[in-house]
Amino acid sequence: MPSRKFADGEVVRGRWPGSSLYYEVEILSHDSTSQLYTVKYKDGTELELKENDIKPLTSFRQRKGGSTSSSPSRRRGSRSRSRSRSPGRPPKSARRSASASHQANIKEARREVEVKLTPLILKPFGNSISRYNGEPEHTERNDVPHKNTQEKFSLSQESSYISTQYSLRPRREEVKLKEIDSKEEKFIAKELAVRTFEVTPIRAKDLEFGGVPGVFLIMFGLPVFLFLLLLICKQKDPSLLNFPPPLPALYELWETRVFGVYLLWFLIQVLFYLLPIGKVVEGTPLIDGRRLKYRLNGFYAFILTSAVIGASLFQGVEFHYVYSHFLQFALGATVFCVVLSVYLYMRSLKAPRNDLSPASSGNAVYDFFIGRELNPRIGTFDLKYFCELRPGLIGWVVINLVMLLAEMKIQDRAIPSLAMILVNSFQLLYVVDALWNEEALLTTMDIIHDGFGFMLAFGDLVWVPFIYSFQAFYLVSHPNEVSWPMASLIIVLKLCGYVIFRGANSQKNAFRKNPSDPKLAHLKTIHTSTGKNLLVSGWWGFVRHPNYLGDLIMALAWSLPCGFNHILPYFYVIYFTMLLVHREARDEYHCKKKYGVAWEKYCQRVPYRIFPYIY
Ligand SMILES: NC(=O)C1=CN([C@@H]2O[C@H](COP(=O)(O)OP(=O)(O)OC[C@H]3O[C@@H](n4cnc5c(N)ncnc54)[C@H](OP(=O)(O)O)[C@@H]3O)[C@@H](O)[C@H]2O)C=CC1
Ligand SMILES: CC(C)=CCC[C@@H](C)[C@H]1CC=C2C3=C(CC[C@@]21C)[C@@]1(C)CC[C@H](O)C(C)(C)[C@@H]1CC3
Repeated sequence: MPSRKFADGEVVRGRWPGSSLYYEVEILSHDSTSQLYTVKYKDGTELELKENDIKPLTSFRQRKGGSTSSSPSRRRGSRSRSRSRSPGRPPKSARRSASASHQANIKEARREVEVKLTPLILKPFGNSISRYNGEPEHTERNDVPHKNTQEKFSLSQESSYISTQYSLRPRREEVKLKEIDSKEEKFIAKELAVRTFEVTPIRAKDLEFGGVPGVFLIMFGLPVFLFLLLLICKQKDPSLLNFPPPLPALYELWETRVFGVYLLWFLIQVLFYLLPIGKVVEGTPLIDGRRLKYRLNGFYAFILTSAVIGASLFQGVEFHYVYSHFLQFALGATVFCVVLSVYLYMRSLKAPRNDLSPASSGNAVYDFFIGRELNPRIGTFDLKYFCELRPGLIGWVVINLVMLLAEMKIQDRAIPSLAMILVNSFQLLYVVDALWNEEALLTTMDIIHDGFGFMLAFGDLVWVPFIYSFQAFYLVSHPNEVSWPMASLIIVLKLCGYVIFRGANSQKNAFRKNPSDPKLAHLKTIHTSTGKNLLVSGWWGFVRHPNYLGDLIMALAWSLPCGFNHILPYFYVIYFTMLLVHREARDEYHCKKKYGVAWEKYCQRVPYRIFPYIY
C-alpha cells in the first residue's frame, strides 16, 4: 500500500478544518510520521491536513454553462457581493491577517453555498479562489468609478462554486435559506473564535530573523556591538582595522545616578504623553474588529521638552554630564530595556489570545524578542506606541544637542562646526517630521504586526538614541571642515531624500485614509479583493518602497558631513540599508500573503523594490 496518496505540487481540494467546505489547495509536503500533508490555500495559508480531508479535483462534479440567472437567491448573492466588495467603502480592516483571510474565505464559501443551492448552470471550478485572492481585473485611474469591474467580479464570483455537503441538498425555499444562513453565521463565528490562532501557527520555517538562534544572537550581539562602536568612536584613530578596545566590566559602567537621570527623563515623557492635549484617533482594526484609541500629542511633547531643555540650559544645568557619561547612559537604557522586555513577556502570558501579535510563534525565546503581545497597555497607556516616538526619538535630538555643546566645549569653538550644524538640523527635521505625522505610525509594521518585545524596546530606547546620534558623537572627537559648496550639495541630497520619503509616505497614508481623495484621482491603482487597492503610479509606481529609498538617501546625507577619513560615521547607512532590505523582504512576504495574485501583478508592473534599475 502506498504511504501517501497525493504527490508534492499536486492541486487537490482540501477540507477547511472543522467544516465541510473544500478549497483548492496545493500539496507542499507530506510527513510520513504524522501522516499529515502540508497544503497551501490560494490565499497563502498553509495548514496540515489528514489524507481523509483531501480529495482529488476530479472527485467533484463540475457543471458547465452560462453565468447569468434571475434566481432570487442568485440575485441576493450578487447584492451581498457588491456590498462587501465596493471599493468606495472604507476598508473593513487596514491589515488583513491570515485569519482575517480565513474569515473572508469562510464568508466566501457561505456565499458560494447560497449560489449552489439554486438550480443554476454553473461554470467549472477555478474562479472562486483565484478571484478571492485578489486577481486584478486591470489597473485603473483612481477617479474611474469601479462599478464595472465590481459587476464583472460579482458575476464571475457567482458563477463559480465550492463543493460542500450542501451540494447534495435539493433547492430550498427562501425561508429555509435564511435559516441556513443564520446557522452558517453562527458556525462561522464559532469557528473564528476558536481558530483565530489555531489555524495560523508560525512554524519553525516561517520564523523571521533567523529563527531562535538568530534572535538569540541579535539579543546578545546588539548590545555588545553598540558598546564596541561607542568605544571605537572615542579613540583617537577610530579605524576599524585597529584592534577593538576591550569592553569595560559592567560594574565600571554602572552609575546609579546616571540611571536615576535616565528614569527621570522617561517619567517626564510619560507625563507629557498623559497630558489630555492633542486629538484622539483610532488605530487600524484589530483581529477581532476592535480599534484602539491613540492620543496624538507627540509634537506637543516635543515642544514641552524643548521648553524644559531650554529652561535647564538657562539655569546652567551641565549637559556635558551626558557626554562624559555616554556609555553609562547607554548601559542604563539597556538595563531598563531588559527589565521592560521581561515585564512585557510576563504580562503577555496572561494576555487573551486576540491580543497576541501575529508575529508571535509560541517559542519563548523568539517571542521574548519579537514581542508576544501586540499592543500592551496599562489602562489607556500604550507602551509600544509611547516608546516608539517619545523617550528614544526625542532623546536622540537631545543627545545631538549635547554633542553640539560638547564639540564647542572640547574643540573650544565659539560656534558649532558646519558639519555639526548640518547633522543636527537634518536629524531634527527627521524627528519633527515623525512627530508631526504621528498618525502615520499607526499603519507601520511595528504597530500592526510586530509585538512589543526586546526588539522594539531595544530599538526604540537604546538603538535609536545611542546609534542614530552616532555622526554627532563622532564629530565631537573627529572634527571635519565642510566647505559651503559641499554643504550645499549635501543639503540638496538631504532635501531630495526628504521629498521622496515624505511624498511617498503621505501619498500612501492619504490613499489608505480615503481612497477616493480627489487629490489622488490621477493615480492608477490595482484592485485587490481585500477591499484595499494598491497604488501603481506616483511614488508607488516608481519602486515598490519609495519611502525606504528616500530614507536611505537622507541617511547618506547625514553621514557625508563627517567626511571620508573613516568608515565609522557611515555605519548608520550600512546598517540602515541592511535593515530596510530585510524589512522590505518581510513586508513583501506579508503583502504576498495578503494580496495574492494582485501583489504579483504589482511586482510585474513595478519590478524594482527600493533602488530603481538596481534592486
Ligand atoms: N529610521 C528608521 O530606523 C526606520 C524608518 N522606517 C521608515 O518608516 C516608514 C514606514 O515603514 P514600514 O512600516 O516598514 O512600511 P511602509 O510604510 O512602507 O508600509 C508598507 C505597507 O504599505 C502598504 N503598501 C505597500 N505597497 C503599496 C502600494 N503600492 N499602494 C498602497 N499601499 C501599499 C502595505 O500595507 P497595506 O496594504 O496593508 O496598507 C504594506 O504592508 C518608512 O518611511 C520607513 O522608511 C522604517 C524602519 C526603520
Ligand atoms: C534589530 C534592530 C536593531 C531592530 C530595531 C529597529 C528599530 C530601531 C526601528 C524599527 C522601526 C523603527 C521606526 C522608526 C525608528 C527606528 C525603528 C524603531 C521611526 C520611529 C523613525 C521615524 C520615522 O519617521 C518613522 C516614524 C516612520 C519610523 C517608524 C519605524
